[in-house]
Amino acid sequence: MTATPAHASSGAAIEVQGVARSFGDVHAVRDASFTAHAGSVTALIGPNGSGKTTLMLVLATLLAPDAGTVRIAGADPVRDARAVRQRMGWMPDVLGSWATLSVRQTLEMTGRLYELTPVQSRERARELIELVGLESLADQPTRVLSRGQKQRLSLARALVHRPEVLLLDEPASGLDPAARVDLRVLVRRLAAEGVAVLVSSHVLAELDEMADAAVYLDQGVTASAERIESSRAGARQWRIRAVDPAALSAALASEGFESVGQDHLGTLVSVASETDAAALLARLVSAGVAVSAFGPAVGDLEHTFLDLARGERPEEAR
Ligand SMILES: Nc1ncnc2c1ncn2[C@@H]1O[C@H](COP(=O)(O)OP(=O)(O)OP(=O)(O)O)[C@@H](O)[C@H]1O
Repeated sequence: MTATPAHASSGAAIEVQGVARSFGDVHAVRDASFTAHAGSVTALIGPNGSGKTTLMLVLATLLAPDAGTVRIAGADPVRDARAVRQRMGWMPDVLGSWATLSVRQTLEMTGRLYELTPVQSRERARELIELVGLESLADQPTRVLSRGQKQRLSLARALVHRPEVLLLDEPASGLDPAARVDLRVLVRRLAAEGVAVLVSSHVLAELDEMADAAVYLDQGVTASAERIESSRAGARQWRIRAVDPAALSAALASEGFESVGQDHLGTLVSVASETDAAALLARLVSAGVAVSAFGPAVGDLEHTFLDLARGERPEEAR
């Protein structure tokens, strides 16, 4: 099957400028600005309670912002919710489903709600059931689905009308490792076909493998490009493993590197840049250390996220 969106386009597919949304005294989103592009996967990253779901709900036309502007594929979710819903697919963090309908009926019904004909709805449901691997459960009522199976149905439902913008809130939660790989492959394929995907997850390593760009949200505020760049560029920990750990420690000491930690996977050292890391590896190998693993201790997104979070704290707490 094809997942090609009905309105594939290039350029900014999601534009968010100065968005705020409060619930009484709780300022869930205070000042969010970012752009996400067609054909790319953008990660939405932030600690618990930072406003990710609230922001997604605003983009999905389900919450009106108190301030700021949003455009989804050029349309305004406040003034023209219908146009946005025609072009945007939304996978919520928890699927609300019709418990007595089967998987197939759920997708057919969704197709009808998106104004597909009965024949189109049936055909689309069949394609999507295959796409997300729910064939064996297609005629079971949705109440029997496990959490991970519900996630697959939720994703299928978001794709019924071939949206050009896809909002995924914690799509991998509840998925087993094989299903996570399938999700990643599918998301990349949709992006390759021109869809703009915005995806939130707590599993940053997973986003690292999926996302082309990232938006960091903390206490309802998106981090500026300058702050992200300076966090990305900061020194980071690299993990080194050697056949003989004592020889590695001695070589590091003679290089003037102090180990900043040790875990079950190896020795951690702080290295200023990728170039310095490459030079260190070359020197260790030429000093005769049998290095069996060498790489950043955490992925790019996690490093930046942790550095930004540290930057928020008062000096004495760092
Ligand atoms: N309907 C609501 N009424 C009152 N407060 C709310 C409501 N929805 C969200 N909040 C509050 O707004 C803040 C942001 O919540 P939100 O769910 O957007 O965060 P999140 O980043 O998605 O969190 P998580 O990572 O835990 O899912 C939290 O303090 C939350 O308690």
